Amino acid sequence: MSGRTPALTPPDSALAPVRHPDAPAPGEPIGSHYEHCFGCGGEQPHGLHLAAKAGEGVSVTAEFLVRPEHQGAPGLAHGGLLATALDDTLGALNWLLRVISVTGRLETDYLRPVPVGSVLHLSAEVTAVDGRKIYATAEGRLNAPDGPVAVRADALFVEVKVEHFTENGRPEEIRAAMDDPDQIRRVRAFEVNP
Ligand SMILES: CCCCCCCC/C=C\CCCCCCCC(=O)SCCNC(=O)CCNC(=O)[C@H](O)C(C)(C)COP(=O)(O)OP(=O)(O)OC[C@H]1O[C@@H](n2cnc3c(N)ncnc32)[C@H](O)[C@@H]1OP(=O)(O)O
Repeated sequence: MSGRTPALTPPDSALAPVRHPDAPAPGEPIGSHYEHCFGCGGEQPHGLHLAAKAGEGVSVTAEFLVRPEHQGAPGLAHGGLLATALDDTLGALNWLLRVISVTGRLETDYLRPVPVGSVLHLSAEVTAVDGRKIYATAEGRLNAPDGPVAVRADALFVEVKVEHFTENGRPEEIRAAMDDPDQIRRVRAFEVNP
C-alpha cells in the first residue's frame, strides 16, 4: 500500500527541476556534506557511510552496506535507519540543484525486510520545484541497482540559507565546522548559486 499525501503532490504552479550547470557529472562521487553526518560522514563509526554519486538530470544514486550496528529486529535493518538512508540520499540532490535544503516531510513505504549484509542500492530524483519547495522521490533496492524494491519515499525539502545551520546548531560543532577548511569549501559551493 503506498500513496502520496496532498502535501507531497506538487501544485500546478510547480516547475520541472533544472540541473545546475556546475553540478557534478553523472557518475561523479558527491562526497559527504559533513564528516560527522550519520548518513554519509566518514567520522561516524556506526554511521551508514552512504556513498552517493551524481546521476543524469537531477538525480543521484547511493549505496550502503547494512551492518550489524544497523539492526532493529534480529538480523534486519531498523526501519528508522532505512528512512535515514533515503533521507540522506535525497539530501545529496542539493548538489545537483546547488541549493541548500532540508527535509520538511518524508513519507516512507517499507516493502521488504532488509537483512544485515545486504547492500541497499538507493536512487533519488527531484520531480518538481515550487519556490523554496523541492519535491523528490527515492527508492532502495536489494543487492543490485535492479534488485527488488525494499523501501521507497516521497519527500518535500525546503530551501534554507546557511544561517539555518549556524543559528540552530550547537556552538561547539559550528565552531569546529567553521575551523575546517574542507567544510567551508563545501558550503562555498552553494554561494555561487544564482
Ligand atoms: C559552517 C556551518 C556548516 C553548515 C553545514 C552546511 C552544509 C549543508 C549542506 C547540505 C545539507 C544537507 C543535509 C542533508 C541531510 C539529510 C536531510 C536532513 O535530514 S535535514 C534535517 C531534518 N530537517 C530539519 O531539521 C528541518 C526542520 N524544519 C525546519 O527547519 C523548518 O520547518 C523548514 C526550514 C523546513 C521550513 O520552515 P520555514 O519557516 O523556513 O518555511 P515555511 O514557511 O514553514 O515552509 C516553506 C514552505 O514549505 C511548506 N512546508 C514546510 N514544512 C512542511 C511539511 N512538513 N509538510 C508540508 N509542507 C511543508 C510550507 O507549507 C511552505 O509552503 P508555502 O510556501 O506556504 O506554499
